Parts: sequence; C-alpha cells; structure tokens
Amino acid sequence: MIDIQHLTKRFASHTAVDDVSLAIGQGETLVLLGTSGCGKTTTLKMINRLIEPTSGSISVDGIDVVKQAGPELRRRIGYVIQDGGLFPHYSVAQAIATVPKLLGWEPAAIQERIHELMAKLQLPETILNRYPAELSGGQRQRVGLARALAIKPPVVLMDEPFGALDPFTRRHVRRELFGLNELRETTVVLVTHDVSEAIELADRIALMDKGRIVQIGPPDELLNQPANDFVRDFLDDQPQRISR
Ligand SMILES: Nc1ncnc2c1ncn2[C@@H]1O[C@H](COP(=O)(O)OP(=O)(O)OP(=O)(O)O)[C@@H](O)[C@H]1O
Repeated sequence: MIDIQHLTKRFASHTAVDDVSLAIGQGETLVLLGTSGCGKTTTLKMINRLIEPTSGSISVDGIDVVKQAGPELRRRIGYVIQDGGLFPHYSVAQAIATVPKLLGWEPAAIQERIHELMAKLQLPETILNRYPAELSGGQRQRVGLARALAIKPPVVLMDEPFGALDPFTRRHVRRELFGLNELRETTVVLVTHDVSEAIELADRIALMDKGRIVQIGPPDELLNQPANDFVRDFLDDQPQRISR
C-alpha cells in the first residue's frame, strides 16, 4: 500500500531522516516509535507531502506521491495530529464535512456520514454545533478522527494522536478507536514515543533512532529478539523507583 525507498531528508547540514526504506501493507497499522527528534514526524509528513524529501521515493497505492498534487493527495490521506488539529472557527459538523464538501458530495450524503461517524465514535449529537474550545480533549480527539475518516480514506496518518490526553483517557480513547471496524480496514501509520501505545496498537513497530530504522517487526519480535541494546532498553519502559 505504501512503499518507501531510500528516503532521506536533510535540513541544512542536519540529516533528520537517513535512508529509510519500508513497505506498509494494506490494512496494516505501522507504528513509528522513537525518542524526540529521531525523525518520526518528518517521515510521516513526507508521506502526504507536507515535507518534500531530499532524496528517495514514496508511493501510495502504486503511485509516486510526487506525481500527485499535494492538496489532492492530502484529501485522500487522512491526517490526525495531537489534540485533533481542528480549526477553531469550524463547528464539529463543519469540521467533519470539510473534505466530503471539497469532493462535491451531496448534502444528504454528508449529513448521513456525519451521523454515522458521531455514532461510531460515541460522540453525542448535541455537540454538532459546538466549536473545539467547547469540547473536552477526548472529544476533540474523536472529532479529529471523524474528520480524517469522513471520506473513508484508504490511508490515515496519525502524529501523537493521543498525546494531549491524560493517561487514563488516552488508553480509553485509543482502545475505543482502534476497536472500530472502519479503522481495521484502513492502513494506518502512527507516530508515538509511547512504548505501551506502540505495543498495544501496532501490527509492526519501526523503532527509529537518529533518522534511521533500528529494528522493524511485530511487537513480540522487538520484545523477544531485540536487535541490540538500544532496542532492549527502549522497550524496557517499566517504571522503576529511583533509590536514594
Ligand atoms: N523544519 C525544520 N528545520 C530544521 N530542522 C528540522 C525541521 N523539522 C525537523 N527538524 C529536525 O529534524 C529532526 C527530526 O525531527 P522530527 O520532528 O521528525 O522528530 P520526531 O521524532 O518526530 O520528534 P518529536 O517526537 O519530538 O516530534 C530534529 O532534530 C528536528 O530538530
């Protein structure tokens, strides 16, 4: 579904993404995991052309992304960021309707899809006319996802989608969302630095360090057969008391 070949991004003399190659299958959830600054977000943003690569290639569904206009590509690829990424002056209903409207859907079809998504994401219809500032963090997150899923895109990119939530709400919202049939059929690339989130959600984890993929595989493989000490230490995030 997504094929990344020798992808490199340099910002001046700094190499943020360094010769990354990976293939992501249809319906797969691939988690890009790693410390702050290791190049996860830069990799993600090159898939929907918010950032242009220095070299290398990315194809989505067999088509090179550089052969597609950025705005058109971004309409077809869902994108969810921390705290939902909602426009403050768009109501919930307007936010979810944005891309279907751009694609010329009939108003009745848009309304039907809005109601369907509200039900699926367990959002009360009473918030349809509210603005993001009038929602809870968990609701904003779900509305952000509803907006990203509105046209049933084959691919959804998520950048720390639960990062703004407290640990309890975070677990709850992510279990709810990833339990949706709709998301199961979608190819998801998710960026996080949260090890338990990666283990819980990923079909495969790509653990990154300094712009490179250190190990890629199913969570069990990284846990049981870490390629090196970095992988072992990174995944060993059990809380430990500091002795004094
Ligand atoms: N526009 C930019 N100009 C210069 N350097 C940049 C730019 N964007 C990112 N970088 C640098 O590239 C590196 C990778 O950044 P990136 O945002 O991809 O990391 P990340 O793994 O997503 O980190 P985080 O989890 O903190 O978001 C960092 O060192 C960052 O400072």
